[in-house]
Amino acid sequence: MNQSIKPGDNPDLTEERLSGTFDTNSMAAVIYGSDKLAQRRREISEAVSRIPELQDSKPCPFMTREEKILEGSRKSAILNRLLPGLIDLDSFEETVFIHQEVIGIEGHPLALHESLFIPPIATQGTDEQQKKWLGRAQRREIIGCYAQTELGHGSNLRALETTATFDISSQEFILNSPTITSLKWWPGALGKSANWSIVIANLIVHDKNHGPHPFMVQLRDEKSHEPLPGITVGDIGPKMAFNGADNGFLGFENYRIPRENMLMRHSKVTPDGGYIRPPHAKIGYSGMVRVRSRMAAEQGLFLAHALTIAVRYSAIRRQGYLEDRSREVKVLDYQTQQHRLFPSIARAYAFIFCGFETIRLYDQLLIDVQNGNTSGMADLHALTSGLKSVVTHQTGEGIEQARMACGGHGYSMASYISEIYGVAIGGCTYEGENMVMLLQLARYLVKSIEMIQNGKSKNLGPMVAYLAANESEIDLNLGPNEYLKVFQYAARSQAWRATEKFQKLRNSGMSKEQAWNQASVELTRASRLHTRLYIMSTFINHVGSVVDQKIKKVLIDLLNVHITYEVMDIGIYVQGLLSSDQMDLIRNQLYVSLETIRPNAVSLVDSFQISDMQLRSVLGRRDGNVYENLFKWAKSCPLNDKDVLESVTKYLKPMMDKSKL
Ligand SMILES: CCCCCCCCCCCCCCCCCCCCCCCC(=O)SCCNC(=O)CCNC(=O)[C@H](O)C(C)(C)COP(=O)(O)OP(=O)(O)OC[C@H]1O[C@@H](n2cnc3c(N)ncnc32)[C@H](O)[C@@H]1OP(=O)(O)O
Ligand SMILES: Cc1cc2nc3c(=O)[nH]c(=O)nc-3n(C[C@H](O)[C@H](O)[C@H](O)COP(=O)(O)OP(=O)(O)OC[C@H]3O[C@@H](n4cnc5c(N)ncnc54)[C@H](O)[C@@H]3O)c2cc1C
Repeated sequence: MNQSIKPGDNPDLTEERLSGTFDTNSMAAVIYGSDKLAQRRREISEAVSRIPELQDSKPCPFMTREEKILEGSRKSAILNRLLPGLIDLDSFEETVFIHQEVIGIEGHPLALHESLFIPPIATQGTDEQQKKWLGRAQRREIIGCYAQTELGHGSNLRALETTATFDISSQEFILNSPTITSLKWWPGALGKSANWSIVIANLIVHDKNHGPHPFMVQLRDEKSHEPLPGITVGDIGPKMAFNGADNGFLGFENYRIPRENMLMRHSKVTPDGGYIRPPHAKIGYSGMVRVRSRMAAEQGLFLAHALTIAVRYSAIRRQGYLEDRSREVKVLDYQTQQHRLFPSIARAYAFIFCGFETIRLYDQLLIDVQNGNTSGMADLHALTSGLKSVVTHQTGEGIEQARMACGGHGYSMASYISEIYGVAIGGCTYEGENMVMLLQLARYLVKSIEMIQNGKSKNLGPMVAYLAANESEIDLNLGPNEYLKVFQYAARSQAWRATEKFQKLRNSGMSKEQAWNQASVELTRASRLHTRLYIMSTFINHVGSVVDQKIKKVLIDLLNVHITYEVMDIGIYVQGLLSSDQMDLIRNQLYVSLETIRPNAVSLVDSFQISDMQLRSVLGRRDGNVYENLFKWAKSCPLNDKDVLESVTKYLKPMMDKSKL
């Protein structure tokens, strides 16, 4: 049964919930990977709803940027006091969840503290360094950020300019920002809130540059919060979204930190100026891989937010007629609306399932690396590079379709979808710009094909083994695995096409870099198809592992939406494989699958169990009582505090009066 049904709800939504064929709590357990986590999310939402001081002081769209930062800080401080009684402090998921519930998605001063500041200390700091800083950070006696990107360089880490030069005589590193372009730029919470930072700077010992390394750097006085001498720091100004966060700039002028402040679990500088290399050249990049490994789940949830709003609203919005001319139809009954929304529901589920998988893979890799085995780093880097790129892009597309699916009210901030969109598409840029990351995956694909060409197919990892297969005929009546083969065909032929283009250009005498650049559009296409194949196969495997038969049935229906939509979407890449009759068959299967999933649409989004507080959307309210609340929302807009504004008395009225003369 749908657990969201309550008396007083909009009857159209109740009707939808009654038509659902499965238990939404059971589905939530599948979405969040365990009944325990799903249950904890509900309990935390419930507990938070009973604490008046944690409620929004007014709707976020009515707040200025300063008010958003103040509100985020106010709630962070209260949460820090209340957290021990509300969540399991050792659970990262519960910590992230409660902050999002209470503060929302627009950012807050501690957003990066948990995800980018603490993890590098925990994974790249020595035991002594962890002893010194980890407890303080976890107790929030200090607030941290992650300062890597510079005004002039973000994607190309090799060109970072900030230097940390070792001074043997004082046993200190001297930090400098030698140029305007070397100013750190963008780090979240740096602008006004953080007093410490992980700073990525080029390590220079005996005039030799060893490249970017992480340093633990105090930025502000712990008593006065004033910037320390030698530090220039401030906020970079308003952004497209995330305006509850104070992204900042940072410059150093001969700023000294002790030798012990370089994070030295992997690379080391000895007191006499010796440099000990890390076990893998890119181990310092592992904090980024950690964040990327979580992005599929995070983005899937952003998409889930937008879809919860759009699907619920589509069930109460009546517009136009089908057969019955006596009553307007729910817009959710239009095939175009279903085609706009249901494939995105399937993607949101798929992204979350993939996200759980990559979080698990990262956790395993972390254990391996701590035990000295770095062999899995390249695979996970390639996978998460592609996944963050495809998922962020498709999430952005899905959210924007959800907004348009809500018509005019979708454009109002009362829907909150535009804010979700702005926040989510930040992910196309942060943690590695999408094209740049697709090209990282492409390197891996090209290398894999070169292995096949050199007769070493046996050495291919399981994720790229399909590149060596030779599929030329498909029987489409067999279900998901046949669709997977279609996708493998598309991904494989594009990967070979792109690689051969690159090789041809190389053989024509072009430099490696130029040849790569001229093949790069084809290469990024190969990366996208490879990643979409991974998403599809993870979805199929996940559904296969579900035990509850009612849940499995509806997930198979959703999977059918996914596989037919995805194959139609890449039609151009499978022209050599599928006849036009087969394409027509798939198209029809897609339309049938939209109808099949229709009675469960509301229950599928209810199963994300995103509370009204977290959703912050008038359109997406659980009870579906949208119109009266839209009117209330509009009346509470600060512009309506007075009937006659100064803009009228000062300018418009005199203008109109003058025109009358
Ligand atoms: C269970 C939980 C579920 C629920 C989850 C929680 C849900 C809760 C709801 C969601 C609410 C949460 C709200 C979240 C809100 C989000 C907050 C916002 C956060 C914003 C954070 C932003 C932070 C940042 O952006 S930090 C800065 C990031 N910067 C970058 O990413 C820079 C990108 N550039 C690079 O990484 C490098 O420069 C790179 C990789 C492009 C190139 O590097 P380099 O030049 O050194 O290498 P190459 O020459 O290209 O390659 C050489 C070789 O190395 C290999 N390689 C590169 N990187 C790695 C690596 N990391 N690991 C392994 N190997 C690597 C590369 O492949 C090459 O190999 P070859 O074999 O030679 O090909
Ligand atoms: C909301 C938000 C939060 C952020 N938070 C942080 C933070 O906490 N800490 C931090 O350090 N940074 C942070 N960043 C910075 C972020 O990591 C960088 O902006 C990102 O890595 C992209 O780098 P860039 O800005 O240099 O883009 P650029 O590299 O300048 O990209 C511009 C264009 O050039 C293209 N391009 C660049 N290189 C190549 C290439 N090799 N091949 C092909 N095309 C290329 C890109 O595809 C893009 O189209 C944040 C950014 C945002 C938007």
